Amino acid sequence: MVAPDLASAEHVYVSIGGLPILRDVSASVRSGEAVALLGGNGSGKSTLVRTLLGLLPHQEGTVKLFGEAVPGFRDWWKVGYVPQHSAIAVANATVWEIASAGRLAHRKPFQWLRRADRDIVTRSLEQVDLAARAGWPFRSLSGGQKQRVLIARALASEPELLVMDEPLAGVDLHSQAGLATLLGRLRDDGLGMLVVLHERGPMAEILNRSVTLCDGRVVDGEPDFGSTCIDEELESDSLGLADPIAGSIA
Ligand SMILES: Nc1ncnc2c1ncn2[C@@H]1O[C@H](COP(=O)(O)OP(=O)(O)OP(=O)(O)O)[C@@H](O)[C@H]1O
Repeated sequence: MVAPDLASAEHVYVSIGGLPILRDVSASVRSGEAVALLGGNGSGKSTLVRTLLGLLPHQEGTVKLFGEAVPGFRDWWKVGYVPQHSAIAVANATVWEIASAGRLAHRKPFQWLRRADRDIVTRSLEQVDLAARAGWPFRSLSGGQKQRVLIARALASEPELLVMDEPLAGVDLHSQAGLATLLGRLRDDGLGMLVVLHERGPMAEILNRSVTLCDGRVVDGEPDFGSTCIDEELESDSLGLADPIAGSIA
């Protein structure tokens, strides 16, 4: 039996300020599957992720998480978001403090973490092999270690889907291989993953599929960083033909 989609976009159109950004984009992720979202700068990867996470409205098409239309989706703990480590600037927070933030979605308001929550945070740090560094300041870690802490933070919410924004960015080659191995293990444990990447690189071995974006559309094959992505369809758009979201406002 085919596993149900954890996240899916079907024929999605997104425009921002009247400017079409995503056009007829479809993509999906299932349990135990690692899907890469590939594309050059400005191709629409972040916009698709933000749309899937309900942070941006879409004008056409369907966006679902765990089978539920995103505007009504509530079980956000099921989705672990892993930003780039360079996006996290904290002065003195420890590895433990960062990772334990992953339990916030499970915690009752104004309550300390319970013993069971703390055990889950410890287990998450063990999964990324950083339990021994729990008391270290986050800022003192290497790029690869920081990225593993952010993965631990996501794991602490016990998610079923990980959405990752270029997890290998700013990480040295040796650590990239280690991160890819870690993510492969998590995938084999049944997690679904949507991984934003500029190129497959060391992740190639663990990826099941990829979706390549070019100027906001899904295209076949690898990202072509030298190309301006102008194809016949786009040229027909520039003539004012068949653009279903022309003029719409996000
Ligand atoms: N808030 C916004 N207002 C106007 N344009 C935007 C906005 N957000 C994104 N865009 C435009 O949408 C297009 C896609 O941007 P997006 O950030 O999704 O690309 P990306 O593939 O994630 O790029 P990168 O790899 O550089 O992060 C770009 O042309 C960008 O300028």
